[in-house]
Amino acid sequence: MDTILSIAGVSKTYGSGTTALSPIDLDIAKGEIFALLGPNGAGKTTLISIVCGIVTPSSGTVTVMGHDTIRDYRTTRRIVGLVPQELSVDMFETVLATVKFSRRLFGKSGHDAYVEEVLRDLSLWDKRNAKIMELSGGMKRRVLIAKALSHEPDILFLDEPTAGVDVSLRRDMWKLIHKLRAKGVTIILTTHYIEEAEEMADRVGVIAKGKLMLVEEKTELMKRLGKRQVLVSLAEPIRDLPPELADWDLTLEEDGTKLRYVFVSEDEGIPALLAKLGSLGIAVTDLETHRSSLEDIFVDLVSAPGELA
Ligand SMILES: Nc1ncnc2c1ncn2[C@@H]1O[C@H](COP(=O)(O)OP(=O)(O)OP(=O)(O)O)[C@@H](O)[C@H]1O
Repeated sequence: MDTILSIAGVSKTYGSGTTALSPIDLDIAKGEIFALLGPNGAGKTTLISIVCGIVTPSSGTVTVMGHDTIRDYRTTRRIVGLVPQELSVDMFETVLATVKFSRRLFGKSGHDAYVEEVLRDLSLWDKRNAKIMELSGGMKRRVLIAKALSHEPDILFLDEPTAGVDVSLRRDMWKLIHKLRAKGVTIILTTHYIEEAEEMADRVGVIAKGKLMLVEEKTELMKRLGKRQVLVSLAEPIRDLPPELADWDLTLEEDGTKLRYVFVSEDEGIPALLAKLGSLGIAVTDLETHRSSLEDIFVDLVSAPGELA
């Protein structure tokens, strides 16, 4: 793995005594999209803030492209772009001036073509001369993204990028994230929307109560923990499961009118099951399939942490 960001033994206990993070180790590969999932208060923002140098860790080190985020703060801060959860812009400024100002803060000047491209990608170009206060909530959020991208960062952190935005902006955001990745930008996003992680992430990390409970390739995670189910409707109810069906993980439901078959994704037991039912003279009227989503997996993980080991 070509590591761009390395988090080693990072923990955080705030002055109030709240332990927001237990020691966390995590390496992020260059060019990947990593989704950090976790319920409210899990420690996501704290972790991102530590990486961006906004919060000081109680222990551990963070290196960005080999630079320590505390020792080489200026260098590492230039490599990362952060889209915060909350609005932090001058309401009386115009969109264009705000984004150009952010760019200059990082010592970058000129290159108006880049700023124009960013604003166009975010459908903000037509609003470039509007004051921030005149924009809708969704537009303001786009300005935050434009600001974070203004200095051409290699790593972009998006803290809840689509919380409270409408479906069309969410889709636009996803498109933009894919485009940035195609340009080689590494993206780390926190989200409550599992759909978002499912749609975009290469890898998923689940954090709860300050502990990183799991980090895995999304497809592997879904393969490993995802289950499929088939609900077989029977023409006539049956009282008991015939012993011939012992090879399948079946339960009889709804007064014997339905059979539920739970299996892992790779399993190919359905045709054989249907053939067996046919040979036993059990007629089938309908089949309903269900594949567990990342959301099902996430809920299982967060509600039963003891089973993660
Ligand atoms: N500045 C602070 N001082 C004291 N405690 C804090 C501070 N910031 C966060 N915390 C606490 O640290 C814990 C983790 O908070 P954090 O904001 O990192 O979680 P989160 O996963 O980002 O939550 P959310 O999804 O609600 O944004 C919480 O218990 C929170 O109350």
